[in-house]
Amino acid sequence: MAGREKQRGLSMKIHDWATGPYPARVRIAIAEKNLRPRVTFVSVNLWKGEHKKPEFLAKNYSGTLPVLELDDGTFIGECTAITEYLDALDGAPVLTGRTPREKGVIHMMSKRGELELLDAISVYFHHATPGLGPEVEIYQNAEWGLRQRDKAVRGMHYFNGILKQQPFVAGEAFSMADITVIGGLIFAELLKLPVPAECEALRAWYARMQERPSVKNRVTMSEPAE
Ligand SMILES: N[C@@H](CCC(=O)N[C@@H](CS(=O)(=O)O)C(=O)NCC(=O)O)C(=O)O
Repeated sequence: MAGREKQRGLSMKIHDWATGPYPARVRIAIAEKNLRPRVTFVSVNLWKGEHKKPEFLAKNYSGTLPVLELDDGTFIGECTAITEYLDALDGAPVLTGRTPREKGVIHMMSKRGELELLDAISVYFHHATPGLGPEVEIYQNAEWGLRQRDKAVRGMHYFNGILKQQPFVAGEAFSMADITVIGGLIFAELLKLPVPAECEALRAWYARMQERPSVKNRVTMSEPAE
């Protein structure tokens, strides 16, 4: 099986919502690894709560997008896990590290990108804004959402400090950790949550990231979801 999996021909399905911030993480990884020809995207309408219906929950207990479906029926949720799978399929560029040290640092910085930025913005979206609407947001706590928004802004300052010292989030090379922080800033942009003006290194890094074809050419709000 292992050999077959590495074949370039193996097809994959990604269940997602084309313009979502978390789906963007996997779509950017797919583009970086030149795996687009092997992927079919299946749209799941978050705004209609399709991701909370039993038939989707059978694919992903957590009821979130994206989910990778392999041709043997395996479902893999969680952007980090999906990216690690995609990265293991093929060669360059390596997104999750070549050495034990690189793998550890990249995983840490990607997880920090979730904890301190992306996930915090997501909680703000779901709790302190109308989010996906009353059919989906069955419980909201605005104070908790606003606290997480403030946490995310602190996270922006943290990553600004990191990017004053090094060109990429996990060190000297582009990695999954950059993709996670890009996802956070995509979510911030969607919510009109600005990156503080004093976070010049973060802003400069983001401008550089947006020049990467995988980021520049991604599906955005201005285009119909696939
Ligand atoms: N921990 C998950 C979180 C994924 C996630 O929250 N995805 C969003 C998709 S999007 O908002 O970025 O498009 C979602 O399903 N949100 C729906 C919900 O939380 O009800 C991951 O990393 O994959």
